[in-house]
Amino acid sequence: MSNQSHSHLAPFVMVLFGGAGDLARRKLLPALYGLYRSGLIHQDFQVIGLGRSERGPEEYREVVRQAVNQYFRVPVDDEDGLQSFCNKFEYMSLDVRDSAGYQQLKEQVEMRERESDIPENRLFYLAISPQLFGEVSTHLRENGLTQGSGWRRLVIEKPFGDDYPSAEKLNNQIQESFAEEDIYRIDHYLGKEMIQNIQVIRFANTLFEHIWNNQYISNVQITASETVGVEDRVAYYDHAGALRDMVQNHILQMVMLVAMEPPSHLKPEAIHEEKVKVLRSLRRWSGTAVDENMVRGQYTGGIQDGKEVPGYREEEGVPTDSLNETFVAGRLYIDNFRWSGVPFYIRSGKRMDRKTTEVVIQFKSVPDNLYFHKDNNLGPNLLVIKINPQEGLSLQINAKKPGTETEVVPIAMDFCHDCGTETPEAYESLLRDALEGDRTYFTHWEEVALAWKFVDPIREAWDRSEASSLCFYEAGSTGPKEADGLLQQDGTQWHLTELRGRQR
Ligand SMILES: NC(=O)C1=CN([C@@H]2O[C@H](COP(=O)(O)OP(=O)(O)OC[C@H]3O[C@@H](n4cnc5c(N)ncnc54)[C@H](OP(=O)(O)O)[C@@H]3O)[C@@H](O)[C@H]2O)C=CC1
Ligand SMILES: O=C1O[C@H](COP(=O)(O)O)[C@@H](O)[C@H](O)[C@H]1O
Repeated sequence: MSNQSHSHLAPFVMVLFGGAGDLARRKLLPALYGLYRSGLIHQDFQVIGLGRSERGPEEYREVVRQAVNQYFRVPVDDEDGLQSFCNKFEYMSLDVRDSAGYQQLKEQVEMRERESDIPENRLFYLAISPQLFGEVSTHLRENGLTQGSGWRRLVIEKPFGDDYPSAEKLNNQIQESFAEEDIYRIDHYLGKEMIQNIQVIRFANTLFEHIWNNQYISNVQITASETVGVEDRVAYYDHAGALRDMVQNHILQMVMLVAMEPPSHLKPEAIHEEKVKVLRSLRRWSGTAVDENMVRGQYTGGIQDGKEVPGYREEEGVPTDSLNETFVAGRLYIDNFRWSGVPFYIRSGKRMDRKTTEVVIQFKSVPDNLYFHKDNNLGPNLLVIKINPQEGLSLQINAKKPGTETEVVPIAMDFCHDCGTETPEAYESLLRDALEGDRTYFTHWEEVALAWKFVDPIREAWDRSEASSLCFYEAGSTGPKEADGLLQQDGTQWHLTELRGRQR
């Protein structure tokens, strides 16, 4: 959550499109409950859940109750509180493609506002298929739901488009109904505590910011690895692949936060301006440069957590000749004064050996005249920003081995960010920001557009080269060896932190 005051929290009506869908049940309803429970949102609010299925209000409240009981981050022990929360929910059956139905939705919203004395503050949350985003925003406007005296905000899930042209088309359509400042494009990584902490670590410490450049940093490594496979999302994933699913959004967001210049203040526009400059300086790969700097992989069968798991092509619904990538690694360059010559290595994959999201800053080594000798095992200084599943920082430095005269070994100084605290989930933080009208941790159109412009030529090169550039890796491994090769070419390696927590 950003550091704005909460005085502008106001009563609201939330219209939750896809109100009983997977995302709503697993993430959004528990997140809203968390905010309600801790008094972080105005307690006068109403929610209208939408879907095509017929459901009575009590039936829907039961969906809400079960979702909270099953997915809230800690066991729910306040039955009365949960009941009061559930009582705020209504359900409406509506096919969102049917414009006529929106008049009824408008009446429902206005009735809730009248009965509960809520000013016309409306949050429209689109937890539905991306194909419907544009159409829904148009229907909301055409039926007068976007007009009125209070605020109107549209929260949109990912993916935002399929490539730059489709994203631009969608953006134009949405902007006919909502101003840019009322559009909240979700990238749930931006709601993660340690992602939000990157800018604090950098800009609130003399220690790091002065050496945060190509004079002192040798390379940056960003990893987002998962142990899960494609699960039940084949229809989406077999087309999207890891490049669109993870790199276009989450990974590039991390690159921006690590590489951006200090903003002039902490308002969303200032931060956004600095983030966008990073993407403008990001060298674009196309043609043969894609082969030289990017690796795509697909998992084959293997052993995970002691169990045999199928390869991607054996997963239900996946074509047996699919060329879709479940892994991406890349070497990126940001061609500006601060980062010239510093590779940013990125990688993300499914069915890897561990669930981890982390950023490793590898500093340049000291001159080798003093401590580099055969008894020593000097490592580079590393700053590891642990994002998930652990949250914290680890700083690797070299120190004298106890009890020896001159032997030097690397040691780690660890800070655990989430130990002993109840860290809110990313969606809790983002939902609250949307209700407060704070867009700091939402993606602006320009970021989305430039990210697609980086990704599209890579996608095109891979589509042209068909099978030849696809590498394979065993499920449960660290990815294809070609991804290690990228770093070996530069005389370095991925820094593996200790094996830990399994997925979700
Ligand atoms: N699930 C996840 O973990 C994540 C999801 N997302 C994004 O969130 C969005 C929702 O995903 P998810 O919850 O998984 O999808 P689901 O299919 O589980 O849920 C979508 C819901 O939308 C409703 N719906 C579908 N078509 C219509 C329609 N024409 N009119 C009205 N309601 C409709 C369905 O209800 P009914 O059948 O009753 O109509 C369904 O409950 C997508 O954009 C996805 O990309 C993003 C990140 C993670
Ligand atoms: O957006 C997505 O993210 C998840 C990984 O999120 P995390 O918070 O668990 O790291 C990924 O599984 C999914 O494919 C992708 O759409």
